[in-house]
Amino acid sequence: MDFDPPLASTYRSLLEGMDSSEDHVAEVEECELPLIDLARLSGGAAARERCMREIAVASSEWGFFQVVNHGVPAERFDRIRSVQLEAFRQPFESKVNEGFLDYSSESYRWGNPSATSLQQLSWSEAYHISTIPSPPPASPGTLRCTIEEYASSVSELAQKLGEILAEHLGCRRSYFEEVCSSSTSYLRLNRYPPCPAPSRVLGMIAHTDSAFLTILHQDKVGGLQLRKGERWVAVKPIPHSLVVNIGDLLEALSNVEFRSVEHRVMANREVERFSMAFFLCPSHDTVIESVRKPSVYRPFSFGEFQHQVQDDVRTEGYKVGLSRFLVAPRCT
Ligand SMILES: O=C(O)CCC(=O)C(=O)O
Ligand SMILES: [Fe+2]
Repeated sequence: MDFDPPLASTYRSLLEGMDSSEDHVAEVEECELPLIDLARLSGGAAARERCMREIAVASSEWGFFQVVNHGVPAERFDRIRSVQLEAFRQPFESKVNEGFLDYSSESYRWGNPSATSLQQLSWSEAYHISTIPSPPPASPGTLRCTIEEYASSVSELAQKLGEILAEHLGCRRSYFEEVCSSSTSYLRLNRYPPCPAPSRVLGMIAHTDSAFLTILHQDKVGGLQLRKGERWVAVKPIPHSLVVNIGDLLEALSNVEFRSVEHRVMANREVERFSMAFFLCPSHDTVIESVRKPSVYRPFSFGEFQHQVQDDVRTEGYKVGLSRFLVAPRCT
């Protein structure tokens, strides 16, 4: 199709060079990710307390949970889904050269330009866009307006969860509101085209998210897996739910009470898959410092963290992440 990125031809030599001993995808069992009903947050004190406790426990035991009754209106998902279709059905050449709407062409990504092995290749394409409402205000009903409306309702949800987690950690409840704004967070529209070698290539390679937290909407195809101890477990899509996961910044802020857990996406031979991730991020100069002592990670600014990630991806071929910021062992 003229809208598909040329993954097969670009990575032909890697695909042809593979042998079956490289198969990485064994059967993985589906897990019962904690499913949290957020309607209880507006109920009585006891129900609210219980709900908040479940959120904190899931953030520390799983680093992942799903939410229902999250307040994002159902029709927003349908509308953003059609925007997503429209964005990815542009001819590949326009996606690369012009981007989508007035988001820069930089916002479009596909494959992995520095992949030297199949383990570093993600069989997917994405628009990584800033959620800042750009002047002039988007007119109602336009694609841009749909994106901004979606981002604003998911951002509201992220802030609500942020307040609960901040309170649990003993931070100011308004911490996330103070350091994150609509211009510092991101929305990532993902598309996973059908893949000829789904047992050897991942839709998205294993990674943790460089954010405080991520709110993910996935379609019904499935394929998301997360690390639980030594195993990978598959997350079954639940209609109308959203997946929430803790990112690196919250792991550092909480001194590893909350965990930024590795996750990945399986490729699929027959069908394409779509997902949408909202990343709650602070401004570049925000310093992330653990609320508890002794800290596992040294303080770092978000800008510094992002630079380190970009450097590592360029030079090592992958994101090293938080382990770059471990407090150096003391010499006695
Ligand atoms: O597509 C998915 O289910 C996960 C996407 C993801 O992990 C990401 O965009 O960071
Ligand atoms: Fe992710």
